[in-house]
Amino acid sequence: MSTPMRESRDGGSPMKVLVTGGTSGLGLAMASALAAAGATVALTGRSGAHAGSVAAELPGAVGIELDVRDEASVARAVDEAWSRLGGVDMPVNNAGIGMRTVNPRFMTHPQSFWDVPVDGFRAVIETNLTGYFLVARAVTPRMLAAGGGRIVNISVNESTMHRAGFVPYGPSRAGSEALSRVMAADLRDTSVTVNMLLPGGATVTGMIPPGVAPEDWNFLEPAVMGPPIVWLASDDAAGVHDERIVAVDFERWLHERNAGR
Ligand SMILES: NC(=O)c1ccc[n+]([C@@H]2O[C@H](COP(=O)([O-])OP(=O)(O)OC[C@H]3O[C@@H](n4cnc5c(N)ncnc54)[C@H](O)[C@@H]3O)[C@@H](O)[C@H]2O)c1
Ligand SMILES: O=C(O)[C@H](O)[C@@H](O)[C@H](O)[C@H](O)CO
Repeated sequence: MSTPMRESRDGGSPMKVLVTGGTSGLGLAMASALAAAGATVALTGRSGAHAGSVAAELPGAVGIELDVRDEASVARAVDEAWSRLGGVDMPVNNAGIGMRTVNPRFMTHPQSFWDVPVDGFRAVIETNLTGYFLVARAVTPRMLAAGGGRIVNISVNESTMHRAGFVPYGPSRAGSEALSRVMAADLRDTSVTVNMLLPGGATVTGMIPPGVAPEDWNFLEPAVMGPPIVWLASDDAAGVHDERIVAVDFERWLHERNAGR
């Protein structure tokens, strides 16, 4: 990207970013793009050792153990991020579990909501909605005290496009979008911004069952998340608040936004 990576408030050090679920898929693609653009990245995973080995491949990155369902784990991880990075300017809520959790054949054999196992429903809500809340709840007071920050919540098409067979994934991400909007309202006129970013289509990651490629699913590569997440960390995005940015339409979105300013 042409826009320079925003500098942290401590006088010239790189932007400090924490990406949950950063060891694979969209999280790893964003962590890689941010590290390549000069950010200091903490990528987290449920296994600290695995997160450390993935981080070792990225310039300046560190790996941290974090289970987003567990409040104590979130608190430990946030403490560790603050001590190892010297703070966090941009937490990226990305960790999640998808439809495979309740229906491994969801792309070809949609399951009606009454057949969804209750424990699977609870697991998806706990990870995808409660997890975003726990991380944001832990980092926001620290970012406010430090003078600012930018929360990014990763979202999905199914949060607004209510397809058959997408319980509980669609409702979990509709919930995390509503959470983003309310967080943005709570944080309006503060130094912390909240935005959503989504790829704009099914993306080839662990969420997609192997060997599935129906013609009506236009698969994207995780790399589509690189330009918009790097832009969200740049000076140009400092005042951007309460936006829902779709990665495949990002260039057009940016053009229209700049034209409207
Ligand atoms: N793949 C898609 O089609 C697609 C499309 C739009 C949005 N998304 C969103 O992208 C995000 C990342 O998903 P992905 O597609 O990269 O899949 P993925 O399975 O590759 O990545 C999800 C990551 O979250 C981690 N995770 C799961 N449960 C966790 C927990 N309790 N604590 C901490 N980490 C946990 C996993 O270990 C994994 O690294 C999700 O929020 C998903 O809703 C995915
Ligand atoms: O349009 C979208 O955003 C995608 O369809 C995703 O939501 C995937 O289908 C999901 O990750 C599978 O669990």
